[in-house]
Amino acid sequence: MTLQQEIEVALSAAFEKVVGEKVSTPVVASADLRFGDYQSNAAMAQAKQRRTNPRALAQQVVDAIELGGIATTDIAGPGFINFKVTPEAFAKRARRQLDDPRLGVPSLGDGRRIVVDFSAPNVAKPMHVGHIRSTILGDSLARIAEFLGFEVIRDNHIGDWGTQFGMILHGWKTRLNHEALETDPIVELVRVYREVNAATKDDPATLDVCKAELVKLQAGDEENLAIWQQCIDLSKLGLQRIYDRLDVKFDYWLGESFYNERLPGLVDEFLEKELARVSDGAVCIFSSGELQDEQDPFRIHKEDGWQDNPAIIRKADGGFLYATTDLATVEYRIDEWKADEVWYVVGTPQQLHFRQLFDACARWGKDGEFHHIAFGSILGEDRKLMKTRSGDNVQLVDVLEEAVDRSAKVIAEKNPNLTEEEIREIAEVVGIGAVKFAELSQNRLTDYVFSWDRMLALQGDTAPYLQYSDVRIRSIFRKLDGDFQPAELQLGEDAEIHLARMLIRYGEVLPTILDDHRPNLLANYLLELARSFHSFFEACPVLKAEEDIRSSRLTLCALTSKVLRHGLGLLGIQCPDRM
Ligand SMILES: NC(=[NH2+])NCCC[C@H](N)C(=O)O
Repeated sequence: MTLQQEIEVALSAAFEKVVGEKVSTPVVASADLRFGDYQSNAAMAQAKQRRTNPRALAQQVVDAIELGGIATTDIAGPGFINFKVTPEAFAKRARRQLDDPRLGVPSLGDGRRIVVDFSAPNVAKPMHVGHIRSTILGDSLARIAEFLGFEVIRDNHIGDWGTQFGMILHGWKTRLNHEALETDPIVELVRVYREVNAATKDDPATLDVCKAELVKLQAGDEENLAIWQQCIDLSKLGLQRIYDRLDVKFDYWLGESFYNERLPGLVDEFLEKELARVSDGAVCIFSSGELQDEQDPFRIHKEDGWQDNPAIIRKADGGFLYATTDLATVEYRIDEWKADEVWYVVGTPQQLHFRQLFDACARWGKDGEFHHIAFGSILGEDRKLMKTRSGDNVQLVDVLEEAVDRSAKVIAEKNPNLTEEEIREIAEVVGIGAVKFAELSQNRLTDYVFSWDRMLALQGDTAPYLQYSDVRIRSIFRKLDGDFQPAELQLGEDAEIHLARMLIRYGEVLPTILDDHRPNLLANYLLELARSFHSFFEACPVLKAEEDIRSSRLTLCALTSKVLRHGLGLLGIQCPDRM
């Protein structure tokens, strides 16, 4: 149990004694330490229901509560109950946390199975900033859910079966540079795609050729299928290189093409079950009629009022769509994988698609908890959508390269004694960490401004700041003569108590991330922890302290490093030994 839970249990028991029944008694960490470490407004809520005086009720509860010495109480304002945790209780818990492999974090998952659908770039199209966000957010959420005891399946639903293949096939046959393909397949495929795409704009005949190539592919033409397969294999290799560098893993890569065979039967099933009907030759899912227009994803407001906004699952020409594939994907995840939840980490522009998908799945009887974990855009420093100088979308590889180059410069300046190779190695961890943290410390729904200087700053809300904090702690241990033995904690100074308080909050903060899928709560917690550490380190000498105090402070240092590294690990960020 976390300290917060322990206090809640004691409070609940006290209320039961006083009011004679079990009632809800939420306890939260106080935002302002003048009101203690934890706080509850349960007395006010209960007094309102019972039409009694809230302060008097709070007093009765406080008289009855048995906290076993972990905290003292007082009553504030209209009837808040404040809890001030004793330094001894903090000390005991922080000491225990150091030896606990779970670092005081409860396990909540109970074997619940979650499919996390993230990254999902489109083959032969560049991986752009939207995919960066999805990759980094999805990876971190998967790590957090897994650590919290959920069974996580990471699935990369790549776009490997789209209309783009008409153009790629035509380009492959007419303008492929085989040497370039060997060196960097993704770049070459994207070049070919772009060129053909541009050519179709000026020349309708080229577009017709591309369409014909696509039709042949869909009809199972051997040559085209073989080229398509090569494109997929090459793209996967290229993508895998990026994922390795990012330390991102997938259990499956079931792309869109995996579901092709299922699509005709699925549309028939929807027609038979009257979940869809034919309209103008196309098969469409319409509103169930059960929702208010405002809430109904199958209704849309236009000038002349509310109109139908169906999801097409088979076009009049027989072609299937993104929505059809996603229905088949849900079926597979729920029926084959027995998933309890599916999380889609995909940008805000696809919101309507997912609302329609979830509503259709509910009517179809695919029972699961579905979440669209949406995110905003990344803006350049001019506050417009981030583009390269030539006006293209910025590619992930280029972002990583530049982050690492810039970090290398900073590290070389600070550490003139390191070799080129050592600098590269550290810069890789720092640069990539900086990019990830810049993403993860934001509220995912806001558009965030991408700023190199800000994300790489050693003093700021950045990964390098956190990594540097850890490096500083580890250098203390390097200066130590002899082994370090963890000791009982003696928390005398305010800065020590505050640091211990932050450390034990780890187990309380992590579970809250899943309430709304917000890794930024962890990022912000780690920043606060590092700041508490620096205040402690300024106020309290460690190596120069008297023996007992010295071991106690070293123990606090060791625990801080452990929690920092673990928390960064859940964000997918590593720590260098030096920097
Ligand atoms: N099941 C899904 N729809 N996952 C997301 C796929 C994202 C899509 N490939 C895109 O780049 O926009």
